Amino acid sequence: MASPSSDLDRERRKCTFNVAELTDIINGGREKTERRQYLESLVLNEPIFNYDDYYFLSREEKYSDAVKKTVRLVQVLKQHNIEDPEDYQTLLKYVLNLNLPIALHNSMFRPTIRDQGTDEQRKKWLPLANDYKIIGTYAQTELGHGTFIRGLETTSTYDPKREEFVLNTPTLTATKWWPGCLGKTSTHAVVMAQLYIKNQCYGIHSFIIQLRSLKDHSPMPGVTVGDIGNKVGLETNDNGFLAMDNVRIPRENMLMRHAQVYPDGTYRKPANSKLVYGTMVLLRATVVSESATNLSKAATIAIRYSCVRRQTEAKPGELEPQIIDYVTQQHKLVPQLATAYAFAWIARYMMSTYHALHADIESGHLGALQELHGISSGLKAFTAEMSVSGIEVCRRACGGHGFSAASGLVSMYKDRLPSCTYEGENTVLYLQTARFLLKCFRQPSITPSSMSYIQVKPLPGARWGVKSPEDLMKPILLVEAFEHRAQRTIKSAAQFLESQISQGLDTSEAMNRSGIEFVRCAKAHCYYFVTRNFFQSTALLKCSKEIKESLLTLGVVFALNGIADNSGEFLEDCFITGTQMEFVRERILYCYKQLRPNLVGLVDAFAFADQSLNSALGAYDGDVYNRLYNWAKRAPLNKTDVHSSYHKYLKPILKSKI
Ligand SMILES: CCCCCCCCCCCCCCCCCC(=O)SCCNC(=O)CCNC(=O)[C@H](O)C(C)(C)COP(=O)(O)OP(=O)(O)OC[C@H]1O[C@@H](n2cnc3c(N)ncnc32)[C@H](O)[C@@H]1OP(=O)(O)O
Ligand SMILES: Cc1cc2nc3c(=O)[nH]c(=O)nc-3n(C[C@H](O)[C@H](O)[C@H](O)COP(=O)(O)OP(=O)(O)OC[C@H]3O[C@@H](n4cnc5c(N)ncnc54)[C@H](O)[C@@H]3O)c2cc1C
Repeated sequence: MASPSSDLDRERRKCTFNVAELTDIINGGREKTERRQYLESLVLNEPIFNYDDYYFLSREEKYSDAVKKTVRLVQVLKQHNIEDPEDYQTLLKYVLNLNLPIALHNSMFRPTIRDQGTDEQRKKWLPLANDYKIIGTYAQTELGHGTFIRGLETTSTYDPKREEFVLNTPTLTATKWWPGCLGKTSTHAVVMAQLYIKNQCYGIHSFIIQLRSLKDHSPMPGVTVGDIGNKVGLETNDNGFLAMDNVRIPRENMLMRHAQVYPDGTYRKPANSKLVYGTMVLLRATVVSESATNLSKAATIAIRYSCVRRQTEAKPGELEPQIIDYVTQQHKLVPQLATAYAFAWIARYMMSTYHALHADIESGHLGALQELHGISSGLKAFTAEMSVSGIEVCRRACGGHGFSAASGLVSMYKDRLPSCTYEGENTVLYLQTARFLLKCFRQPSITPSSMSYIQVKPLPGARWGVKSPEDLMKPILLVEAFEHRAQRTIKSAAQFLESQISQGLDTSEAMNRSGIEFVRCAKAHCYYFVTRNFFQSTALLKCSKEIKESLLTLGVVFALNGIADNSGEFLEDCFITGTQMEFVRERILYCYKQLRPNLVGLVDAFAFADQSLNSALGAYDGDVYNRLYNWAKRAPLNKTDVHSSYHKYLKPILKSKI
């Protein structure tokens, strides 16, 4: 058998480009790579951040271990004056291989105070939060409602005599359920509740509540709080429940940047009622980036392993091939790698668009709200869905060892799965994007320039300009195919809705009946958007010819697999012919061959530290079998040669007379 390490060495020698150059591109420049390396150096050398035996821990131990790591992380951040949220996110992405029990503090609690608090409220709460003197969460979802925010039942009733709000959980279904870091960790929460003043309901607003004593962490009077129990993945996180019984907070604890309640109970409504949903939009944009990172990790593990794993001699006595050389294996993994790159590029687009539109919103241009919501909802759903299914493809591609926790892929899959549900269930978010697409379709004046393609009506009888398999290497033709599909499905969703209305259905029923068409057009739009962005961004890169070639070929793989996997949608209006579909399949194979020498280079370029992959299959040196064996030997069941259950149960049976 060939040595696994020499297999990877040989792969690395075959690579046609400079891996470090591509790493800089992925990180966003040389300076960012250096910053990332600096941050990694602060954490990777600390024994406390060792994850070697992590997969053997019980849920409780995992939570406790995560709290220990969190506290050390906070100390490291303070010690080195690291305050930039981008640095924190870099650490989360590349070094800390777990969902921290302060995830919600940094991703939602602080941003909500920043975006929804007045200057005074920011001045009061942010220093405490930034310094981790308090730890917060975002408590919105209830037992009875998650999607339908307007249907939340928690009440916050203003008492003008005492200038206080009184928070209540009036029914069982009003119990807050799911908020991360609520069960055991947080001292405070932003609670979303229906605001009542003098018996009138003014809808959902956000309030800061103290959950636990800062002296001994016990629940505050009127607060019932705990962990919701085991779930799929995210074992380090204490998703929790919360019920409130006449919990009083000062008037100043309502976040009042957009809506205000004055001491006498006078209410001033926000300029737009959706401003209160702002933190969710930020998190949806972040999920795009999380989806990219995790799929990159999964592809790294599965591709390295597939270069090390050998199986089935083709001819007697010959060296068994590396499994990566089976085209069926390439057909599983190369599309995941291509998707990981496409998502890394769209994640950068999403974050910069978020910051630009958020700045517009801050300066009063509220039209940007719906654009940001329209873009981020669909991209969150699209990237979460494809990333989760891609991780599972990578896991299965590792055969039996993909089932071992030591692969790192099992926990990754379980931890990513909820990203299709949290921060807006995916179908619900696709429907939101579809609403925006249809609005743009009907009203050119509100269509952002990034979506102006919607205004071009697809010509009936339009045909794809591809004449040969070689034409499929032309980004313009690939983007054209996705653009056509998106235009056609948006138009057809609009027509479907109109046909329902003309049959006499009221708007909400007509919208419901059009739901499947809506989701279809939202997905088609997202595929188009990601493909176009990938080719546009890659074309602008200043890099070696070899890197550009590899990236463009990955883009072609992403696009062609999108066409092949959704062939019905391209064939049904005869935009693509059966012959062109054959070209597509032929070119996919051609691209796999082109990319084959560079597959390890393309995953090495993500530059994940072994610790962050925490995978016996995907470590840089490829020493798979030693790692698996040594890991299994450390399993708790192997602590003794004879397990206690032998003495308790087996022995009596084995020793009994027949
Ligand atoms: C320091 C930083 C460090 C960062 C580190 C980052 C580290 C990451 C770590 C990650 C850890 C993550 C842990 C997971 C956290 C999960 C947290 C949650 O799930 S939290 C819980 C998450 N929960 C969810 O996500 C719940 C999902 N549900 C919802 O969002 C809403 O209820 C809804 C959108 C479905 C409907 O809303 P509804 O009020 O009923 O609205 P209508 O239907 O009546 O439509 C009226 C009009 O409004 C429009 N519009 C709507 N929204 C927006 C918006 N945001 N804007 C603009 N417009 C909006 C809508 O399109 C429509 O327009 P039109 O067509 O009329 O023109
Ligand atoms: C791991 C995890 C962490 C979470 N963290 C937090 C947190 O920190 N804070 C917080 O407040 N919440 C949190 N949540 C809650 C999460 O945001 C909600 O679960 C999510 O928004 C989905 O809402 P739901 O559970 O009510 O699903 P439901 O809305 O009940 O969805 C069930 C099904 O109904 C469908 N459906 C619902 N409404 C519609 C509609 N209008 N049209 C068509 N189909 C529809 C959905 O597509 C889905 O198939 C978390 C959830 C999870 C799993």
